[in-house]
Amino acid sequence: MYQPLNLTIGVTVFAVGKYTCFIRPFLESAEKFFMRGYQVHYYLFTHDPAAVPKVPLGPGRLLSIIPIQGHSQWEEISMRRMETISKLIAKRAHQEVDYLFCLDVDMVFRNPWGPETLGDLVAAIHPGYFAVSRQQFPYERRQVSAAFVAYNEGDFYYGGAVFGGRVARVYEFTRGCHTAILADKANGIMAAWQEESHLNRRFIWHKPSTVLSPEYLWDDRKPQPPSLKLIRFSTVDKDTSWLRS
Ligand SMILES: CC(=O)N[C@H]1[C@@H](OP(=O)(O)OP(=O)(O)OC[C@H]2O[C@@H](n3ccc(=O)[nH]c3=O)[C@H](O)[C@@H]2O)O[C@H](CO)[C@H](O)[C@@H]1O
Ligand SMILES: [Mn+2]
Repeated sequence: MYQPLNLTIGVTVFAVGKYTCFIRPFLESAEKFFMRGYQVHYYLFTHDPAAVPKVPLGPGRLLSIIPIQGHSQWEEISMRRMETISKLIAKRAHQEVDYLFCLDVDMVFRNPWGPETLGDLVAAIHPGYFAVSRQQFPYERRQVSAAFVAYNEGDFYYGGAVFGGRVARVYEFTRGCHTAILADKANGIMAAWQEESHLNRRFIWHKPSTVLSPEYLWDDRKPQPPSLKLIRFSTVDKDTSWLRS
């Protein structure tokens, strides 16, 4: 007989500086669409816990607010996530969740995101590159970078805004990306698309077991192509220069 799975799904999300304005729409839409019927544990990292709005959560759903230090450079905030997530897993999340998704905060859920997304190691195709050939993928092309990808390598270009998997696999993954970011730093290099470049490098050596279509990582600033029937999770149209100032 069918046994409902007793799984807890973790979500990490970061809101530093002006990005706290995205917390409410992110959480409200996640409560409506993300993993309904499962236990969900949000780990929200912010420099300003007082700015976190009170969003009512459904039964079995939990929010942990974790204070972190801010950084003046947005690239640094974005890249540091790999290190912070790996430390969170080592410290507590390995005991608290079965699967973990690591998501950008400047996004909203618009349609259901369910257990079809669960896998050992999960990546999502970047909405800007599903229709181009791999020579055009914006991988890091400088050989001195730990994120270097040669022109004859790579299957898909994945987005840095969505990845996940079994919590132990996400630990290895984020540790590996963080180590590569540190290696670049020691050489005074920042990869073309920051941690997204390192994520793409690592997914070539450690292939994801589940690849999510752009339904799961869309961008509201792009027109919806007819082939895309459903948008489940999408970047909101945002004022980047204001946010990063
Ligand atoms: C279309 C595009 O250009 N995409 C790139 C851009 O994504 P995005 O423009 O989506 O990056 P972003 O501004 O959403 O930053 C990533 C995430 O870091 C957090 N955050 C960032 C800055 C900040 O001041 N406060 C804060 O909390 C927040 O959770 C945010 O969602 O940048 C990323 C940087 O790694 C990748 O290179 C992406 O490819
Ligand atoms: Mn984003």
